[in-house]
Amino acid sequence: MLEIKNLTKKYGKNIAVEDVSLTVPDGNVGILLGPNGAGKSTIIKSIAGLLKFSGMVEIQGIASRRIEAKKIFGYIPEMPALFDALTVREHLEYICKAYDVNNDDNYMDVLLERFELTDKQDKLGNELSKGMMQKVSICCALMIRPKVILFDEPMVGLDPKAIKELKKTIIELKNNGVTILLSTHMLEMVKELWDVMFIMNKGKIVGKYTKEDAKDMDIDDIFFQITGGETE
Ligand SMILES: Nc1ncnc2c1ncn2[C@@H]1O[C@H](COP(=O)(O)OP(=O)(O)OP(=O)(O)O)[C@@H](O)[C@H]1O
Repeated sequence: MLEIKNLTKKYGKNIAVEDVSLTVPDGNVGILLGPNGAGKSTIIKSIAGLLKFSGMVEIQGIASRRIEAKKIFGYIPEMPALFDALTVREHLEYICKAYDVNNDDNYMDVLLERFELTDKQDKLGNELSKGMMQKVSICCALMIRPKVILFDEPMVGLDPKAIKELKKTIIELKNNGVTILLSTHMLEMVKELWDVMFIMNKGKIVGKYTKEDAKDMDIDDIFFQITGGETE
């Protein structure tokens, strides 16, 4: 479970996120949906421990800054950041060492195969395309078998096959009880995935819908109504 209470983040005098509270239960896919600049990445980065903020974030009931919480959550940033001098495989080996994960079941190869990286596994970080980097970043986050996983605009830059695999992976994670929070401004990409949707605008959550609430509604209509049609 992921729980955020009263999260506020200011950059200087500008409030990027104001008093946001949300919960995503175990085995649920939460979507942060909002136009560019709404505050989605700021929330994700705050949860991931990359920003100072006021408020509370808990991962499976553990404060997100604690090492016990960091061990069980994965984060896929909007911009993948790889090591130039490590190969694709070495990235995954590094994660195994850092997180004390054993690869006895060859999960590493399963992930590489799934994301079509098997034949790229000896390429260096700086020899990869943006989409390949994104796929390595996804594999690294999955390798630790997280209980909570954060995806910041994960579909951007991926080819259709990778998008399909990612969606399949998200559904599998969910079925295994993993909590997922995914930010996007692309409604189309998440239509069949979500359980709870948080619509953001100008740093605030302006609408919250469960799949059940929205079953007779068109989420596009809700989004455009609430955000005043701001898509950029
Ligand atoms: N490093 C920063 N310094 C100052 N202001 C920032 C910084 N990062 C983000 N902001 C501001 O915070 C607000 C929220 O930005 P954020 O990146 O969280 O939005 P977003 O919803 O993720 O947008 P996008 O869909 O474009 O990625 C925006 O007004 C943005 O200008």
